[in-house]
Amino acid sequence: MTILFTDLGKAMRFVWQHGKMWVTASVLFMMLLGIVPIATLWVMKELINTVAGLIQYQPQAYSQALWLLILQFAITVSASLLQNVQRLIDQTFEFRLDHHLQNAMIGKTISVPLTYFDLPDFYHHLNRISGNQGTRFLSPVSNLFLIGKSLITLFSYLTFLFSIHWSLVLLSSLAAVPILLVQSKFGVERFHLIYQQTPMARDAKYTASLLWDRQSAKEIRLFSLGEHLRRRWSEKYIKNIKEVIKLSRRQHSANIGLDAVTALFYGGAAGIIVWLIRTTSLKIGDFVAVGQAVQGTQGAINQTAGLFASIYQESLFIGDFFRFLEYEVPGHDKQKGTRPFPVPLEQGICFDNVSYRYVNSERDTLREVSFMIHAGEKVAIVGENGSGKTTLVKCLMGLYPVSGGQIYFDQSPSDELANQEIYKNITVIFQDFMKYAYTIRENIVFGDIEKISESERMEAASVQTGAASFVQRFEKGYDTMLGRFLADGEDLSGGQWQKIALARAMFASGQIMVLDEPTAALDPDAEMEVFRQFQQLTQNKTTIFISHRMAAARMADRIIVMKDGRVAEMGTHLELTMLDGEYARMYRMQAQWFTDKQDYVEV
Ligand SMILES: Nc1ncnc2c1ncn2[C@@H]1O[C@H](COP(=O)(O)OP(=O)(O)OP(=O)(O)O)[C@@H](O)[C@H]1O
Repeated sequence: MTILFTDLGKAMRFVWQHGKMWVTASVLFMMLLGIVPIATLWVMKELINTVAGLIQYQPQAYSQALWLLILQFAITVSASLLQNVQRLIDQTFEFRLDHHLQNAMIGKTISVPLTYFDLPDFYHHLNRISGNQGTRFLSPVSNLFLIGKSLITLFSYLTFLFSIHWSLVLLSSLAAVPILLVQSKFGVERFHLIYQQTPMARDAKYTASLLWDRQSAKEIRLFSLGEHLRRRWSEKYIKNIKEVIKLSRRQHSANIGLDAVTALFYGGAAGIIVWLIRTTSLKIGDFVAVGQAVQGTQGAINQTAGLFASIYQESLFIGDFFRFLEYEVPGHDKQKGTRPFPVPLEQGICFDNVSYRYVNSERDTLREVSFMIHAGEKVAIVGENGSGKTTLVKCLMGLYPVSGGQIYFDQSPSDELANQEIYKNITVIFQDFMKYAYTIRENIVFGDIEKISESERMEAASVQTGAASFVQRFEKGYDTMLGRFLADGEDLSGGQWQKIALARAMFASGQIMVLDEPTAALDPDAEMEVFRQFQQLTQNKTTIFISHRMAAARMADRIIVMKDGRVAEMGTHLELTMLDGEYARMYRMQAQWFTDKQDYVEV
């Protein structure tokens, strides 16, 4: 409960901070709209009593009735005006608030360490608070104002009823207790259901997205996965829906019970009114007004209880939202230093007993890895699938904080350098590089967004990697949109995309270059071209490239062979061939493809 009030307080502060005008207007409207029901009731009572006077031929009652009708009209129009203006400013503010909240959420998402993206809990949390943040966040605050309005209405009705008889007040107040209890119980249950359903809802959403995603469309047809995936989506979806319906069914049954209890209270109040008519001198207008006031009181209590319950439920969402902004996993947010990166690198990069274990893994993926890459050296890292090559690069980049050992750039431990400094000085293109559905120009300049306007350098990078040759053929050149996600853009082949990604790396031009399988998707001509230009592309740069092609690895000054998370061998091509170990075995195996006579079919 304390947390709830703390969260609600935080939400109020957030709303006040971003919408002082909205809060002020809402308080004003709350007060004005709160007294509308009692004002309407009073005018109605007076009107009925005046009309009753008319029936008894009281001539002065004509003008009084006319004034009362005008007053009734004025109240109705003013109330409608207030309500509509309020809805409009609510909607406008909701959009603004939604923007602020999404901004805060995105801010958190881009600032968390990459390791969070390996945690399903992080995704579930993100998913739970995504969508309609503005409405969901504002709702409890608006409801607080509505409660204020209901309380003003309630207080005015109770004052009126108290002026008739105190027992009417007591009866109306007692009716509030069961309503309050039932509504808050279901509010909490609904929130916990959403909480517990999130993993399955994400599964259903992911499966549905596969079914309408362009990229998966091909495989889904070729492997006839459509029906299987449809069933999987449907099962999860229906299971979730069933649970929601089950809860709704229980809630609606409880509502019937509540209505019965309310009706009982109303019956009791009716009995008191009849008794009052018999024992006091109530006029016909007073009689109608008392009946309406009893009903109005119960309505206001019901509304207040309902609003309290939904505030409770929505505050849980707000709490969940703030928890996301504060989301931290112990040990993952290692405080990084702020030292600048050594420029130029003089000695090189040193891996000193580096180990790394993924958050969700039982064993170390990198195990006591030690080696030195000298400044300006070109090093190839080879090794079988899953041996830890990409993980090693992610640790090098500071994307994953090492679990043991240390990485040094010259004498500076990686821990002491600011991440942005590392990103600026090391350019990396991963094998699963991004294919942005934007223009070719944007795809290249994203390598160094601060130099976005340097067109000449962008074109030079494109020429270096061979991308320029196909860009020329497009009518809009570098302003051609790629992919079909945002526009009817050009579809590139895998190799063409790779040339664009390489151009991005060239444009970034860090003093250290890391290329993870840089030519995997290139045709033999293009691959040869990239390797021919390799010396020029990586001139004056310390370069690490990961490759499964042993022929490519030969070009490196030195080769590091990874096996099962460890450095198995290290040396020049000649040294490793002489060693006749893992590298020599892999090299011979690939060479066999081109030399083994039995692989040729004589025609
Ligand atoms: N995010 C992750 N969470 C848990 N384990 C991971 C994660 N990413 C990779 N791994 C595991 O770490 C090991 C090394 O993976 P890594 O991608 O570094 O291998 P690799 O040598 O680059 O392989 P490949 O040649 O296939 O690209 C693998 O066993 C893999 O399953």
